Amino acid sequence: MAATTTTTNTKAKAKAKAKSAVPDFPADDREYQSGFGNTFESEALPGALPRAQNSPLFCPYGLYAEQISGTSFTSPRKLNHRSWLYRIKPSVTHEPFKPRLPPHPKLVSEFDKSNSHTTPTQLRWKPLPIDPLHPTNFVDGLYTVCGAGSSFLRHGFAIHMYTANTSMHNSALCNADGDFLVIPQKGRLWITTECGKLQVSPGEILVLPQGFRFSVDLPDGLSRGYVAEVFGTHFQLPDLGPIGANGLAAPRDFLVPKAWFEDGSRPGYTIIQNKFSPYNTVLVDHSDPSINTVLTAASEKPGVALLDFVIFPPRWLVAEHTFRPPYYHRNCMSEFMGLIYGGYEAKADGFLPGGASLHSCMTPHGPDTKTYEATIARGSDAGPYRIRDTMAFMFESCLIPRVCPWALESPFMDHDYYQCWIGLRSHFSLEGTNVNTNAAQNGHD
Ligand SMILES: O=C(O)Cc1cc(O)ccc1O
Ligand SMILES: [Fe+2]
Repeated sequence: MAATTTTTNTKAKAKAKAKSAVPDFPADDREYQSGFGNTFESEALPGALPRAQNSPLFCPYGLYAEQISGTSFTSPRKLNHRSWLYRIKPSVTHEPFKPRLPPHPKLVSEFDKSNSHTTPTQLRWKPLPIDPLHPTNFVDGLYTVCGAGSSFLRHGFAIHMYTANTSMHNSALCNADGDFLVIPQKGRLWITTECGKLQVSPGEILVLPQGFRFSVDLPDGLSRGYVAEVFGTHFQLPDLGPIGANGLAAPRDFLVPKAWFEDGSRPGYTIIQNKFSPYNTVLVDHSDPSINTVLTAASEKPGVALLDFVIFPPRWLVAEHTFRPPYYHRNCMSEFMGLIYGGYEAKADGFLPGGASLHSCMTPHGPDTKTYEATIARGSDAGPYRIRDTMAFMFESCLIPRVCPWALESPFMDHDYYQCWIGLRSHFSLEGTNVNTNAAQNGHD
């Protein structure tokens, strides 16, 4: 249902642009407002916000008031989201929508047998090269890898990736299907939203709420990244439970644009995030990855995520007599992984920045043979070990993803992925624990 349109409003914006008070994209955190889920007020011109009511007969500066609802009107107060925008013209001032011709070839918002397939096989993709010649913008460069459910039934998710090289000149996307969580892996994104401007670099993430129009410029040209989309719910910060009031992603590290001259004056909840305080084991055993949840989109079942966004950032590994990499496992949730930079602790080879993997519901996976052997060789007395220069992430869902045919048939599918485990040898011994006598005694860095 996502549609592109050139609106009369966009033209009005183009005219106003010459007079814009804030023409550039923010380069500094202080140029934003901060706080996840906060209520913000921001004015592109002093006094642009009406006082004491939302919808006065005459708004300051002759602006139009317009509400964007992020939840049903009657949603409970603590879940209720809405934004009031005060605009030069209301967003309704555009010509009728027309089907996009040709339709986007690889964007899916409803997954069923006719367009996608489930497989228990472990899947891995190499990074797609970015074509420097054929002009492709962010929207045209999107392609769905997998997903589940339906945007029409307001339940489900989609995982897309993009490769692009051109800015979205003179056009904006309104994604009516769901929230986007964008993870650039290569190239900065300059985002112009109805609430203001954002600069998002690899290592940062961007949340674009359902229905806000936005346009993406690519100042670095060649760009690649990942996008998760959730239907019928919004991303929120996870509860911290026994961690306490602080830790993981802090609300203050989510930055929201200030109102931008052309847009009038109401910030919504477009957010970027770039800091994270990891918590983890300090004595024994490997923690479940939920300890690294940055954002979650809840399902109706308590504790069961429609989509969790989890990161694997640089950190110390300190556990005693513990197998420190991820354990071998089969998960009733499904796991899609990507890599922004560096290597991933469970895969010595083959999982590359810009690549991806999918381990569906109950599909076995875990460290590759090389990682396992190297871990055993370090021995049980390995000292504190710092994982550096890496940023992997996982989307984890309670729904079973269906994979799109172009992803299954992609020339960048790593058909030898399974080989990374085939070499795992039996260490079985009736004598008891098979201790490796060559074990290194001390720390690694
Ligand atoms: O499969 C993976 O690599 C992701 C993952 C990481 C981890 O530390 C524990 C469980 C898990 O699924
Ligand atoms: Fe896993």
